[in-house]
Amino acid sequence: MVLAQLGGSISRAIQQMSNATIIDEKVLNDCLNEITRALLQSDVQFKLVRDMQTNIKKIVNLDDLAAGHNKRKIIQQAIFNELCKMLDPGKPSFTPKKGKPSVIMFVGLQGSGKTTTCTKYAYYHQKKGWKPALVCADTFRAGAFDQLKQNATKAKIPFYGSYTESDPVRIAVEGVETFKKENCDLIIVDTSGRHKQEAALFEEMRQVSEATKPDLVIFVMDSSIGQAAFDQAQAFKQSVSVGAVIVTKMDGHAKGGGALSAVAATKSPVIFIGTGEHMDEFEVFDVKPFVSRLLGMGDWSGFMDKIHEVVPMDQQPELLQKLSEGNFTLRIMYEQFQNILKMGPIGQVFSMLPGFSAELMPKGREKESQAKIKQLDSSNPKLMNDSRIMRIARGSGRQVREVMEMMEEYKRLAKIWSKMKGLKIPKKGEMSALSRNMNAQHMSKVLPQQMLKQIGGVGGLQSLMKQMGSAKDMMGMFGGGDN
Ligand SMILES: Nc1nc2c(ncn2[C@@H]2O[C@H](COP(=O)(O)OP(=O)(O)OP(=O)(O)O)[C@@H](O)[C@H]2O)c(=O)[nH]1
Repeated sequence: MVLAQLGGSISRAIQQMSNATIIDEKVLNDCLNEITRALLQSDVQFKLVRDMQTNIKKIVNLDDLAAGHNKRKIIQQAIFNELCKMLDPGKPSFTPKKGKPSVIMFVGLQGSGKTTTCTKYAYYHQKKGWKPALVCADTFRAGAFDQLKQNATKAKIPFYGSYTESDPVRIAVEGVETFKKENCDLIIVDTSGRHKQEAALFEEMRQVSEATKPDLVIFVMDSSIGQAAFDQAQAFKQSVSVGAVIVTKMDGHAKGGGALSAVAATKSPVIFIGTGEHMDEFEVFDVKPFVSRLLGMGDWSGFMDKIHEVVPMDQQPELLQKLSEGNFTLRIMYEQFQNILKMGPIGQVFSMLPGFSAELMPKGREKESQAKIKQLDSSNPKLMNDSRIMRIARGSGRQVREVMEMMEEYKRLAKIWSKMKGLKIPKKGEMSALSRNMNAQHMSKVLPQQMLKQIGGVGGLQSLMKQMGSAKDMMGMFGGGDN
């Protein structure tokens, strides 16, 4: 993912600065120049980058920093804040409510990925228990209805459209009516792609909007247009009331950073990003966790959301109880890895963990890693002698080396989890500062040293748990929570 390269360049610049014995003006300037170069390569507008550099220098006045202050941390925090500021439009988006019908209209340029994104959006909500439906009001592009129909059928989402009706307003209205009667709570209207110079198509889009009265209009934009996103987003906003933006194809284009910052400059919140052609290559976009992941600092909150999606609630307390007793078996490892596979593309999941960057799990290598996880067996490790290992290898069509590697992985994880013995499991609603500190102590034993250093030691871990793992997230982690 190209954004991972941007994050990698920024993290490396910060790391290089941290390695310097003394952080003086020159070291700081080198670091900022490196970050500037990375952002400009990502097509972020020059003025935004220059303002960011000026602001950081204003905040980080090296002469004023009294001895004893952790300059590295202050600089890192300033960079984090400025990147957040660059991507934050300062305005939340309308959020539909489960169980209450909402009409969501998708608009955008031709080929931006609207139809694909409509289905991803529907599928994402369907997994969370919503009742979405898709309406194809694109009568302009031949094959648009077939594409939507195919996507919707694959995801088992009801759809509406016509091969003969040429009036998009009529189809949109009929589709919305039909699905309101069927008690769908997320009625998604896909419209034709259009360019800002096409006045007639813009008028048609306005009419569809007027007739269906959408609760939210989502502008879908391809990240490859970079900072040109500003003009396009403005043009769409002038015709229909765009309330949110989804930026697609963030997996393949160097200009992703530019596109995101340009959209923020139009004061429209980006709510999701598309990171591939598949249905689950779709991620919630939230500025702080995004920047945190970009810099390899993790996103606990997103990670816990994923756990909620895949580990059945009734299994969570049992699992955590076993782990807190230091009781980590091969069966647990097998089941948890199976759960991880359900969480979605593995690179997406790993980038939510501090110290991991999406760069570590390049897209092409995901399949290889997933295949390794899939070959796990749930046998008792104590009975794993040579002949048993050979038999398992033969039976599963795997090399002996692979079975042994799996056993090594088990031993490594079992050792880590044995250190978690005594982990305090708070009851629902009971995440006190004391238990947070105790758990931070435990987790600091588990995390690899390099990862722990990057977070800022036990203190950094404590504040990370406090800031990012809100009480709700931590409760979820320890088996509580209610969604
Ligand atoms: N790599 C990648 N490809 C994507 C993503 N989203 C969509 N695509 C691809 O982009 C192409 C165009 O997507 P569509 O959904 O047909 O675009 P559209 O905006 O509906 O097209 P029009 O109806 O002509 O405006 C397809 O090949 C999609 O698979 C993404 O996030 N990443």
